[in-house]
Amino acid sequence: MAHLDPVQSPATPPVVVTLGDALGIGPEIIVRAFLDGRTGPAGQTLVIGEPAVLRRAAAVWRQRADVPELPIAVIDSVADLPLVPPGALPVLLPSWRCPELAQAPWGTVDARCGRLAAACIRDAVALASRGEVSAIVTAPIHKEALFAAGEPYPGHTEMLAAESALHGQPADVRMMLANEELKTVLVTVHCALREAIERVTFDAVLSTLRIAHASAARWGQPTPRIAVAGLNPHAGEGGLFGREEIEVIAPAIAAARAEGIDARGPYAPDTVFMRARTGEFDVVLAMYHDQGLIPVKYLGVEQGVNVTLGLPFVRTSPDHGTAFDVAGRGVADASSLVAALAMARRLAQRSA
Ligand SMILES: NC(=O)C1=CN([C@@H]2O[C@H](COP(=O)(O)OP(=O)(O)OC[C@H]3O[C@@H](n4cnc5c(N)ncnc54)[C@H](O)[C@@H]3O)[C@@H](O)[C@H]2O)C=CC1
Ligand SMILES: NCC(=O)COP(=O)(O)O
Repeated sequence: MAHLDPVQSPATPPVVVTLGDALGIGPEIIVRAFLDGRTGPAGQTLVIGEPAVLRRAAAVWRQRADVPELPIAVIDSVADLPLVPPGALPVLLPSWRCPELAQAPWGTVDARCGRLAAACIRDAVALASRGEVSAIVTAPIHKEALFAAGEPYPGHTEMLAAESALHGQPADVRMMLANEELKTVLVTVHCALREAIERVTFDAVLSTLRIAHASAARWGQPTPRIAVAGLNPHAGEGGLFGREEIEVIAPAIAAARAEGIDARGPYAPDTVFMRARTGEFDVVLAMYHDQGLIPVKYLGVEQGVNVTLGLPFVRTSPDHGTAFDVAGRGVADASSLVAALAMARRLAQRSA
């Protein structure tokens, strides 16, 4: 992914990676990225997580003859990062520990994983809010485990916004999925499809357009051409298949245009991504999760990066989930995590 190459200067604070679900592929892909030397400039990446869990993930890869040992260096603070020997994995201890998870069965929903993952995310936001790290890259969490731990958030996106507010920086956030060929920003994210339809309001579409427009300078497109997908088949077919395009989406586009935002549409959702992919638009605004994510993921889960727009700090993640079906087998692909790290550095550099 040429345009995602790391460009971080030595002066930029490091990037922190959160553990994710301890029984999913998160620890494995973190270890794999370090083993392969694909985490960016030396000494510029650390992990918040349970060392025992990361040691088990390292052992998974070691079972393959071609993989060397990865020493794990536990550090007390980000300031200790330069003390970590080259080739070691720097790990900051989380505010809640659970080494027992290193004995738990791979690929299972466990409330302790939810609690540990949440602690790592909270700790990372604290670091970012203090400016100790330049970006957060999150390994995937299992949303049922998060819920089982009593967390009220349906995903990182919502949790990061809430945690940012607790640090005095409230944020109106949106999810963007990006790969080499497509970028899509979602009006609604983690809710039932019925509810998503209710949440497609004039204000929601307009604020998403504003957030997408304002964020685009960070990825190098200060005046993005934003295509807005309709909600209904054929963007409503002139009202025959639904009136949201006429009554909600088109007025929001007009309001955005009056503010100088290059918003266009609404366009038929089934063809708008094809048009963006061939260069007609820079970003597609999608009305709901699967409308936006299917086209990006279909191009390859190894390429996509999830970016939270609207936060006061940079957050990226791989575009895939915990992949419980392959966790612990040493077959997980770390490419999307590597792309997320590179994207995080690039965005952090532009925000500095
Ligand atoms: N950023 C995050 O924390 C995300 C979390 N999730 C969560 O992950 C959990 C599982 O979600 P699923 O829908 O099953 O999606 P998934 O992405 O975990 O898995 C879908 C399929 O892709 C494969 N896959 C995914 N990533 C892979 C990789 N790096 N290497 C090799 N194969 C890979 C899996 O083996 C599986 O067959 C859910 O709780 C979901 O909410 C899903 C997406 C993002
Ligand atoms: N499908 C992407 C996804 O659900 C990731 O959500 P989040 O945890 O980044 O909010």
